[in-house]
Amino acid sequence: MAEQQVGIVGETPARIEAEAGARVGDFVALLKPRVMSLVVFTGFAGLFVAPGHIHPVIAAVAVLCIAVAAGASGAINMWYDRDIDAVMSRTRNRPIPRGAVTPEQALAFGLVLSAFSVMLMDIAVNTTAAALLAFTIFFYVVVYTIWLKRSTPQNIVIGGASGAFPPMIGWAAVTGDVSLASISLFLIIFMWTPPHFWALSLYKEGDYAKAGVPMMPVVAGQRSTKLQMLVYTLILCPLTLVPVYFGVAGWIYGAASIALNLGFVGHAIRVLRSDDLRNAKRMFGFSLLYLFLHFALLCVDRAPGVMPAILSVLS
Ligand code: HEM
Ligand SMILES: CC(C)=CCC/C(C)=C/CC/C(C)=C/COP(=O)(O)OP(=O)(O)O
Repeated sequence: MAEQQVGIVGETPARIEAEAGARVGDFVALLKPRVMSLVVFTGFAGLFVAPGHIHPVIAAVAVLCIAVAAGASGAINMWYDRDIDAVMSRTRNRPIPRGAVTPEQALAFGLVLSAFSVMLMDIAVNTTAAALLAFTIFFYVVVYTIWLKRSTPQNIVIGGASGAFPPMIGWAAVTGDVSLASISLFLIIFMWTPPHFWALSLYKEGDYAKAGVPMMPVVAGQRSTKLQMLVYTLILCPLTLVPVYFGVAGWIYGAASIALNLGFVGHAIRVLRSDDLRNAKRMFGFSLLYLFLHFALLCVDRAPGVMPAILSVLS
């Protein structure tokens, strides 16, 4: 795999600077905290809406494990992608290309945190949640980052599964199993990922072309990417209502979901019909709000049932 990488950087003056001392902030940046905050929130929501009881302290440990694992896999991703990250304007200031952290430090940091999060999940929560967590790290690092990202424009369609597992992990932390209802939460994020990411890659296409990463707009062109975004968005709309069918969500979620879906389809149509890339930027921003609100509203609908149980355990 290493020969696929384009001219490893950060090995000379940058390495000397890195060895002079990485700061805490540089290691925090390796965890991709902004992207991972929403990933962790979806994991929390899966835990919150799952049927059954979990002690609040164990719940907090489970969410911590998801957060540590998500960050750790981000650090390993930055270790592997250090060559292309140095080429793209969006990523060239990351700790490794900037020379603040050596590749070896980033890899060791990611591996140790990954092992820690899986072991803690297994010991403190349960083996199903730990196994799902380990599989998610494997999927993001090996299947997406090392295998698919540089080899096919379908990279994020398949690799996107890694970002869709956290609600299933949160759910399994409570129930100890996988169910159709938790798979319905997985499917929402799975179908959401292509419009989310391709919206960004439409206006960052130059970056990916420069780095030789075969993202959809680079390979298939803007028109085909925009059409595919609309198709995935249309498939996503009915899927967001499946949790209502399973009783995981109620009418507040259902009503808001319909409104959010109308908004998302509107964005996809606007992106398709215009050459103004500001529309793609707006759709990317809306995609974040869309996913956050769906998972926040799942929690709102479940809160009346869950809060008394939490309070009774705490009192
Ligand atoms: C394979 C799937 C995915 C890919 C390839 C992808 C890619 C990206 C990229 C390249 C960015 C820009 C980050 C930056 O500016 O450095 C981004 C932003 C973001 N992504 Fe995704 N993403 C994926 C899945 C997800 C998932 C599953 C979530 C959450 C559940 C998520 C949440 C976010 C958030 C919150 C941001 C904004 C970060 C910021 O404001 O800096 N992404 N995504
Ligand atoms: C619990 C657990 C292990 C969760 C993992 C979460 C996960 C797989 C999130 C995927 C989202 C993500 C950061 C994509 C970035 O793609 P990229 O790496 O191509 O983006 P980049 O170009 O910004 O590096």
